[in-house]
Amino acid sequence: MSALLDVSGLRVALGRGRGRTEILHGVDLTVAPGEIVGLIGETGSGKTTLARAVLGLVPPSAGTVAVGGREVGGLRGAAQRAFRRGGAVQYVFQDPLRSLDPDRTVFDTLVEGLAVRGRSRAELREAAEDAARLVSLPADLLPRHPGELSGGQRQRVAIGRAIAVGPRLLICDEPVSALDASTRITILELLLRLRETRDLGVLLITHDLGSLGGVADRVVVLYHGRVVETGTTEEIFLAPRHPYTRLLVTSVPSIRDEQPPDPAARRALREQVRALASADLS
Ligand SMILES: Nc1ncnc2c1ncn2[C@@H]1O[C@H](COP(=O)(O)OP(=O)(O)OP(=O)(O)O)[C@@H](O)[C@H]1O
Repeated sequence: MSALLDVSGLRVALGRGRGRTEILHGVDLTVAPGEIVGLIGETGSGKTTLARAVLGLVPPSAGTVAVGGREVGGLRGAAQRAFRRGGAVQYVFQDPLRSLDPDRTVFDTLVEGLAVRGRSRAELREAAEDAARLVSLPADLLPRHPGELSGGQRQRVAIGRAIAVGPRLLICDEPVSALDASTRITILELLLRLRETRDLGVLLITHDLGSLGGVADRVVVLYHGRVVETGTTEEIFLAPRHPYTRLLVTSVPSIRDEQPPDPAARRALREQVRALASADLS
């Protein structure tokens, strides 16, 4: 299957003048249609920078970003705006309360990306109802405002808004970390359903490996701006190769409890990861 998202040798530097630092040091990553890829890494590893590069918000200093076979990393000006308006890639933020306009009803939010395309009110109502159905939001919530919804309902609105414009790739940045455990499961199930019904590719960004189990087909491990390991979720969970990945795996309670790690082995792993981190900083 050809890649929907193909990131190759991506380097991104941020900051100005002497403060300019390379954040991504040659990242390779693919997402196929209908595939959920987990992107995991600790805070500051460059996950959001990678997402921003895919959205065309930060330019690569080297490497390529292709969506549906089309190079989008180097787009500028009108071509870049047209790519963003086209809606092929949509972004869902961690905190829906901050990403949703508090003064906008659920209805208006769901059709936000469509309204500018000059549709009739009847078409918009149909689109809003379709989007609400897709993300299992009851129609009686359409006139409400974000402040009147639960955290899970807000995240459904944010996902519904993204889906309404018909994206091929959804980038979800920590979509469940602000939610309680049972709501997390329903949102992750929603992503699973959407990838099946819509053949949607999903890049699921998280620092919590546990939330990827049962959802991601593959996992990409980012460490200090480099991909240190890629594998199927099963490979990553059962046979992690890189010390950082092994540390992540032993930190997931459900895995840890099945195979209690030897405390000495765990300490040794921490030491290895610490040594790697200081090597990177020097
Ligand atoms: N505009 C900027 N200028 C300079 N450095 C930046 C800028 N934005 C981010 N950085 C740095 O880039 C690095 C990666 O940040 P990024 O937000 O991509 O990490 P992350 O993995 O998404 O972290 P988190 O999980 O905390 O969101 C960090 O060290 C950050 O301080």
